[in-house]
Parts: sequence; C-alpha cells; structure tokens
Amino acid sequence: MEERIAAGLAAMGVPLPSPAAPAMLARYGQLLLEKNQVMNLTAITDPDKVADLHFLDSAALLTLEGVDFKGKRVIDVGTGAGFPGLPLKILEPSISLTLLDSLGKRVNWLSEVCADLGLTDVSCVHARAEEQALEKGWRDSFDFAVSRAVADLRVLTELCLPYVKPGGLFLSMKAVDCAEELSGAAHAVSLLGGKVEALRDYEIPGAGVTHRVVLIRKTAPTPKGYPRRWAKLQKAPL
Ligand SMILES: C[S@@+](CC[C@H](N)C(=O)[O-])C[C@H]1O[C@@H](n2cnc3c(N)ncnc32)[C@H](O)[C@@H]1O
Repeated sequence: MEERIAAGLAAMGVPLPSPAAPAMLARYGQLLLEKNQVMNLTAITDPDKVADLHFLDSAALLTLEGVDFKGKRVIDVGTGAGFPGLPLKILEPSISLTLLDSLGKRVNWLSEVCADLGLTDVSCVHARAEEQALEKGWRDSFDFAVSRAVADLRVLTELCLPYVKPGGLFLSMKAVDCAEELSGAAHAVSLLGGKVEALRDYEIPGAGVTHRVVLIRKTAPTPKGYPRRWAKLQKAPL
C-alpha cells in the first residue's frame, strides 16, 4: 500500500511533510483493514482500492488551487473511519483537526489510531453534528469544514456550514454528477450565510475515477436557530 500511496501523491503533486508520511498512511490502512474484520469501518477491503479511494481521494483536498490548509483549524463532519480528515492531518501536520462522528465505537477507534501514529492536535469527538454546533466555542469558529459521504448537500450544509467562521470554507466531497443536489441546496447555502464559490474536479491517479469538491464560502455568521434538531432538519430540509 505504501508504494501505491507514495506514487499517487507524487502524481497528484501533494508534497510530503516527511519521507515517513506514506508509511504512516499505510500503517493507518493496515489498522483500518485489521479492525474492519470486527467492526464496520469500510466497505472497501482491497488494499489498492483503500489507497486510491480513501487515502488519495482524501489527499486531493490538498491539491485545490487557492485553498491552503497550513495552520488551519479544520473539522471533519461525519468522519467515519477518518476520511478525509486524518489523511489531511498526516500530510499537513500543521492542521488543528477535529474528527466528529455520531458513532462512539468509530470515534474510540480513531483515538487509538491517532495514538498509534503519534499524531498531536487531533480531537476525536463523539457527537451529533447538529447538536455539537450549538455548544459554546464551536459555532462560526473553524477555518474549514470538510465532509464526505454523509448526507445530501441540502442537509449536509446545515450540519457543516454552522461550524465555519465568516471568510472560511466548507469543502464538500461529491460525485461529478451532483448538479441536481447542488441546485437543491441553493436555499440552504444562502440562508446559512454561504455562497458556492467553485466546483473543482480531480482525478484519482490509477483509479480511473473523477470526483468533485464543492467549495462553499461562509460570508456571514450562522443565523440564530440553526442548525435545527435532527428530526426537523430531516423532515423539513431547508
Ligand atoms: C458513510 S459514512 C462516511 C464516513 C467518511 N466520511 C468517509 O467518507 O469514509 C457516514 C458517517 O457519518 C456519520 N454521521 C451521519 N450523520 C451524522 C450526524 N448528524 N452527526 C455526526 N455524524 C454523522 C455516521 O455515523 C458515519 O460514520
């Protein structure tokens, strides 16, 4: 896995913070596949596909022109087994990272992985996104929110955008055919103080797959009353 990750990162033009970074990612991959035998962490079990569809896919966020993760406070909402947040932290160690998920078992495992890899400045938080955003110090306070494979953009915007401070970005990882999802989310984005700034497509080397990042700029603070409770948020999406 290490060679494939190293070759993919080089092809994508992602600089390595240290020569050990591909080995760290491969170690993470090994822990993932081991734990996946006893806990549902990923449907992808082929090591090459884990390299491509988890690690290189996550790393693609570091290739976006005009988006600099250096020293940023980043939250990964619905991180699951740590994607995309944890590979970002390994490849850009200056990030102050929060990994948030509503499934406690996954969050506990992520804490173990961070300890195993010797990562610092990573908070693994077991909470529902729409509830944690109401806690003091969380709202309008992150430079970037990132998220992959969690919910339709209309709902996801209400889960993620409240965390982002004005001037910051919500980076939503989607399929290239997300036009309908995007237009369905237009009202949620503007109501919650955001603006779709760009759509960026990227190819994962060797995988023959193209994915898309929707960049949403936070232009104003989150209005009072948002995010709403899960039942409301889902029953009556914005
Ligand atoms: C399909 S997994 C995707 C995981 C990871 N982002 C990835 O791309 O591999 C969706 C994750 O989102 C979490 N999730 C769903 N709704 C959530 C919410 N409201 N707050 C926090 N986590 C949530 C689930 O527990 C699950 O781990």
